[in-house]
Amino acid sequence: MDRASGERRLAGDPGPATRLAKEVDLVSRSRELEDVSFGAIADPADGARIQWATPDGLEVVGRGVAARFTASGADRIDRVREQAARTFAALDHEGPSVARPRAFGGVSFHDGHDESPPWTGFGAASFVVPRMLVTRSDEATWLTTVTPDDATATDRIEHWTERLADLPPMRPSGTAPGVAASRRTTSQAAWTDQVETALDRIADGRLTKVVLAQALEVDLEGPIDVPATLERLRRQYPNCYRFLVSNADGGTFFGAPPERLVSKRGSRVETEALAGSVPRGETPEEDEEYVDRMLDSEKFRREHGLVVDSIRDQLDPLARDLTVEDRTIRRLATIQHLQTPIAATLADDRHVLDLVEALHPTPAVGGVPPAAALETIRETESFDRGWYAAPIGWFDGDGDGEFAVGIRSGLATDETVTLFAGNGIVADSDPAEEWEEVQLKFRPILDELR
Ligand SMILES: C=C(O[C@@H]1C=C(C(=O)O)C=C[C@H]1O)C(=O)O
Repeated sequence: MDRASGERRLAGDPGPATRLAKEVDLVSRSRELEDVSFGAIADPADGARIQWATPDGLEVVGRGVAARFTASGADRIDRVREQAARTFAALDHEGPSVARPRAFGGVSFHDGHDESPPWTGFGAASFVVPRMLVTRSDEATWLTTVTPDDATATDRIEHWTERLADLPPMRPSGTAPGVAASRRTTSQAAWTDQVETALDRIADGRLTKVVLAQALEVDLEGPIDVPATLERLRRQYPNCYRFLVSNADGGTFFGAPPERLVSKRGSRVETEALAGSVPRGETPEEDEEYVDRMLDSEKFRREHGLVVDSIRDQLDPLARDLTVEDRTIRRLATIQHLQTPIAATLADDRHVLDLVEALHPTPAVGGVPPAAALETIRETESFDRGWYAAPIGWFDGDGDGEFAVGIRSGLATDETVTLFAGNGIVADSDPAEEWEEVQLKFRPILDELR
């Protein structure tokens, strides 16, 4: 507010009596940082609260809360967007666009989320604009502080510049905490029953596809350092997203998902269908054999095609043009998927949260038809999905943003991590094969724990 009136004075502007000045409640100021270790900034001892990294090289670490948007119920995404619109309208950012303040967070998989352990503190929709952000792109690293006024901004920028300069140049990526014991929420016998229930519903015609999931509760031998775990995941899964969201109740949801839910910049939207999974082989030839098996299989083609069709149907009403690209193979360290990139140009101005709402859950994590699939998930799964398989990402004051699907993920509390993984069930699914595919999807996080 100081700055707004100061600028008016400098510009000789008579002030709000004759002109409606922007009401500024928060100021955001940035400074370029040189030679900082990004890993060191993410140190949990330093209270890092969010971390976000995209396959194309944007990385953000944030701490503190300048603004928080939370909501529950079926209209939770709309309500977050409304709260955020008020905050961003009263926020003045001075600095490059890449360093602008963004709201980071996510929503629960189900809209009727009611908070129970281990998800205590996560809520049905929760986003924060951090008070301090460090943003790294290909070109530079920026420090941003978001504070109530200019004097505090100057103070905080100085404070953080000094603190960050004192950090060690490199942060060790640590060692795995070790696994003491693990418990499945779903035995193989229970899984078989669950898949058979889904197959009966498919045979009845009530359901075409449903993605069923499991959780694995892991007791660790020592405390987990989640940022260090993410750093190790970067090496194994360099082309995946990486995220961390920790809350005041001590829970940290983190993961390395390969799947983009949606990104929006201006009128440009990018998403993808990622569905259909086979293992990696021991040799390049074996890799190809698995891929050929997937490409030749009518079941895999159908399972993948349902996701492409559904995304196209959801986006089409919002788009001026829409392109479904050629199907490719997404090869990760432990698993291979069928992938179809989808891009669109929006017909009207939209918020990225509108797109999140339109797309979530895609049949890559929910099913077809959506209502029958969600009912089957609710009735047959014996654990709370919480934020697993749900949208996780960021948006800004222009309504641009990017969201991943919160898979290949785990929820860490003290010395336990609960891992989540699921797989698409369609007609002809075999419970034992589906079981094996689910186990592959625990591996990204599990391998870094043991
Ligand atoms: C549900 C998960 O993965 C999703 C399901 C897939 C499948 O059914 O083949 C593949 C990729 C993801 O869209 C998971 O990793 O937990």
